[in-house]
Amino acid sequence: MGPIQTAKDRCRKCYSCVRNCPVKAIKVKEHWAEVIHDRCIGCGICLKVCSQKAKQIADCITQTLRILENDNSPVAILGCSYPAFFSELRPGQLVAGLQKLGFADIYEGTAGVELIAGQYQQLIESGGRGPLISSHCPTIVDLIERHYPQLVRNLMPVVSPMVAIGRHIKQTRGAETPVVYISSCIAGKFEVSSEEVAGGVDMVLTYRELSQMFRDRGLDPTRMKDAPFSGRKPDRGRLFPISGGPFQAFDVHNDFLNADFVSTGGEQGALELIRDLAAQRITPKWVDIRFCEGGCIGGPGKNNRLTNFSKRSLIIDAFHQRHEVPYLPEKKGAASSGPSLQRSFTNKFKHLKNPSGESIRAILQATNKFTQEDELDCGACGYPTCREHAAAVYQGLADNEMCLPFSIKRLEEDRVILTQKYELAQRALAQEFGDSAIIGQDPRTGDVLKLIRQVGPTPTTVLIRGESGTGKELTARAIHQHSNRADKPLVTVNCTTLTDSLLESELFGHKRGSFTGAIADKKGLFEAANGGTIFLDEIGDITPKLQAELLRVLDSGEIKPVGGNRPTEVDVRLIAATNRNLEEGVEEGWFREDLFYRLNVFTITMPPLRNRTESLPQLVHHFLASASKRLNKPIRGIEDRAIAALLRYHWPGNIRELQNIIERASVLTQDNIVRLENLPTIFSELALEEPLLGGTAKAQEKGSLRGQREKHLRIVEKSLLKKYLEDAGGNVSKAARTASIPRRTFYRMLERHGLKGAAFKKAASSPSNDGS
Ligand SMILES: Nc1ncnc2c1ncn2[C@@H]1O[C@H](COP(=O)(O)OP(=O)(O)OP(=O)(O)O)[C@@H](O)[C@H]1O
Repeated sequence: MGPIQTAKDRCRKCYSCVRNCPVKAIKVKEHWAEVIHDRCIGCGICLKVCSQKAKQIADCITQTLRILENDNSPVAILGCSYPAFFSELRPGQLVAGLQKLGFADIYEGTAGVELIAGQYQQLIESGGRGPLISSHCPTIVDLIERHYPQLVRNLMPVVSPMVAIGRHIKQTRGAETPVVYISSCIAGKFEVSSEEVAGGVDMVLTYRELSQMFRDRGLDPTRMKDAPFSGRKPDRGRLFPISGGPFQAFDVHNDFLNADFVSTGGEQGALELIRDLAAQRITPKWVDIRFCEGGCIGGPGKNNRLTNFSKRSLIIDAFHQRHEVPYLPEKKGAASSGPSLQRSFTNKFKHLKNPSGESIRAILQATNKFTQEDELDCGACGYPTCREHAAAVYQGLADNEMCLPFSIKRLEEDRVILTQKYELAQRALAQEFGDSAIIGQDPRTGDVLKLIRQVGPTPTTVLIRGESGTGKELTARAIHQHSNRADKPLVTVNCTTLTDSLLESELFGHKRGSFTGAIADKKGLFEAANGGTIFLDEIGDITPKLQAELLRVLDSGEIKPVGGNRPTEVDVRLIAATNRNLEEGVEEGWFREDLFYRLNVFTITMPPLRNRTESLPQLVHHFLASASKRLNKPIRGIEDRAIAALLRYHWPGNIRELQNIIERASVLTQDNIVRLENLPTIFSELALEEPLLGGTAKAQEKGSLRGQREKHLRIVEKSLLKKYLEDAGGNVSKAARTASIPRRTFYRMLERHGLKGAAFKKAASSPSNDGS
């Protein structure tokens, strides 16, 4: 397990870490983004950019506490940048706090800078075989060892200040002395595990971890008295953590005009310089590079709100006040011979196989990128270009799903497919458990039933027309049941719920690889309906392209799957339905004329419910019985008042609307009798209106005052309505306005008397038309 870990349950796959990782050392697994440790350089950027705190530094506190418990005089070293991170404490207070934690002695890491200064000077003066690259920043060392191995030989063979002071302590106090280094650097945690420098430092803590330890122990160093540091007292080395500091600390004279010495810090500067060196675009004598912006003070170790400018000035202040830092005098001869400061480096580059152009193309195509324009290079996946993302997919670092436009498109398609499947399932349920009987004894329903019986047994294509909810699908099922295909499948497709391309593949099937997501050959619904019937609902909504394909299938009796060449013969009877005006479609050009004639062989037009209200009471009782069954509630009947109100309604939603109203009322009724109050409020309003034409049986009683009165009122009402219509030239809205009656109510009254506004348009020129 490496120093940077992922809290899997916190990762939200935003790819922020992938986007920001300078060496693409993050691999996206199914549910989280994980650090690839042998590519990671420990820069800590992923920790900074993860808003969910899913990237975390492996806990070293527990191990440090174990070291402290063993009581063999553990030593702590404070990294060079501590004055910038513990600005609220005097150095002596920090030392006191560490002693309270159990450390026997505290050293300053800056002393390590001064230990290696001589080596740096010597190497710089003697020059090398190429540019010398400073090796004191562990992130830079990792970057070169893991990603720019051609520069490994340029790294200065000298240990970092951390390892130098660690070796110094082990040498002077004994190799068994536990040494804990505390700094802002995460890469230090990687460095101590590297074989080349093993044995100098046992544990690396960040400043944040140290603060946590103080909190856990309830220690407040701001209230403590100063305690002294141990070991070598540093001087100019204190300037090391800021930019330009190494020149001061190593005593290298840097002339502004001297191109032999180059110094940089920060991700961009460091990467640019290393790339220039790797490509041999520049050949300076010595380059000093640190990965963090502004030097070690830019490290990620502690949540410090100070800017690099104020941190820099804190370091410079600490340098000026260095004489006030309390120190124990170092024992004489303790560091007489000095530790070994040499180290070597290893080529740790792991070659990732480069994809061929063909592999890149295949991956791009798998994410819907077929042309140059499809490559948006939006960067949402974390890679700057679609091609780089494709290469990462090939190398196992990334997933196709990371492509945001692709994922959104796929989700949309999935949603559409699920909707279609849901509808199909619902229809299947309705077919299995629903009522397939066509109810109604009115003449219009009678006509429909006669046509069904006539056309059913023939192979003729049928076009069912009518408003929504008038029973078109029910009629299609009845035709199928009356045919000699009744024992074969009836496949129903609602053409509005699928996009054009999906509908084509649903109907005719597709071949593997013909489009994104076509992972296997799939048979279409025409094939599924072979030998039986296919019912295409809402056929008026299919696009001209699909209309052409459908016409071809009807003419040839053969289907061709999307992406396939070989046609398959099918024997399918087609029933289509629409509530759109296809003749108008032909005129306006949105419906093919040839297909229209191909479909319009035998047409059944469903009458709207308002034109067959005689059957309404029968339908109501039919729906009450099915609601009772569905709700498992013994509905006993419906009030006459409620039926009367239902009869007065205009029924724009037709039979489906009636069915829903009855089911809702059945849910609401408390005594198992559907009452007027259980219907929507509009029906209570309608109940207050004048009685229906014909009235109730009782009111019709010949000679009764009530009957007589109703009869006369009806005559007067009808002649008044005709007058209003005549005056308005057949314009119903205008007539309703003049009569001061809401338009809908006026319509209902017209309907009750069998009047039509259109008839009065002519009436203006032909007064003999009575409009009824
Ligand atoms: N004559 C009828 N007898 C009994 N139930 C009917 C009758 N007509 C329609 N229904 C019922 O009304 C509901 C709507 O019918 P259907 O789905 O067949 O209408 P549609 O015209 O195909 O609707 P859409 O145009 O919205 O697809 C269904 O539950 C159906 O069972």
